[in-house]
Amino acid sequence: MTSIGALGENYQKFNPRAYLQNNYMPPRADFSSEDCAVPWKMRCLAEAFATGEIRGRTLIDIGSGPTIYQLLSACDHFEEIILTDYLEVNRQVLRRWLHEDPGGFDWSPYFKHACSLEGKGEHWKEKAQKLREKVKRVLPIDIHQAQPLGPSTLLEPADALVSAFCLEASSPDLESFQRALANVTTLLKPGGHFLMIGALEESYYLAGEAKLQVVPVTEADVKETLVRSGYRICQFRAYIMPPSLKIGVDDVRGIFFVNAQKQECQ
Ligand SMILES: Nc1ncnc2c1ncn2[C@@H]1O[C@@H](CSCCNC[C@@H]2Cc3ccc([N+](=O)[O-])cc3CN2)[C@@H](O)[C@H]1O
Repeated sequence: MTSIGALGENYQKFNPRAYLQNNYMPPRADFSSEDCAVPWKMRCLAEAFATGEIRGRTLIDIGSGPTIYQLLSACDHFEEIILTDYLEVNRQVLRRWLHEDPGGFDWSPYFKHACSLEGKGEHWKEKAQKLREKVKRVLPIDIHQAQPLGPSTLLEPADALVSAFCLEASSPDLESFQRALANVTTLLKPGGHFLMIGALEESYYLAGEAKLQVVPVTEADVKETLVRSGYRICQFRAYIMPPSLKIGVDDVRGIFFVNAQKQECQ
């Protein structure tokens, strides 16, 4: 039985470049096909933010990893975006993008796709510049701590949370997944929205030398965990991985997108 500590130790071998190659390049990131996994995730996010109901001063991205695609449609709706991850290697990758360091991952196809989805005629370089201006901090996080950002962060609860593939990939079992959700919920204002994307029924994934254990969660597990943590499920969407996208980097069966609102009185 893997413990939280053992899981964290295994993350020391996590290779961000391999992880990006596995999940954020074709075939999983093929923008010519709407049915592909990455365009589906981006469409879920773009449509949620297009309602105008999810907005405010601050948004925290829980477990950003080495990716920023999950924030592209958020940046028009918040003044300050805070990125977080457990690993310094991932925080470094994020900082390199923020500083426009050469040799980083090319997110331009993602920015172009987001601009096309949003249909505002925005140039992708404009959106990239806007996101860089909005991202104010890149912080360490541990979702298994009661205060995931640590006691010293003078951070008031955020107006919204986003998280992509973090909770299930950081929890050895369902109970720790549920506790982790309760922990991160302390970072969100009552009435705030949590947009979560995650893997359905995945038990492992590869990131270079690292083979990381994932707690397999079903749609029912995710919904029940959110409701027990005091959320109202506003929208739940599921994507079934087609055989063509089962490329040996994990055993994920599908992807979920959920828009959940933290209830005022708990
Ligand atoms: N204790 C912790 N607290 C916070 N974050 C933590 C903690 N431990 C690890 N982390 C942090 O969580 C990690 C997040 S990356 C998790 C990857 N999840 C699996 C992967 C994802 C994926 C992506 C795309 C597609 N697709 O088809 O498009 C499919 C799939 C399915 N497989 C990593 O950043 C680590 O650094």
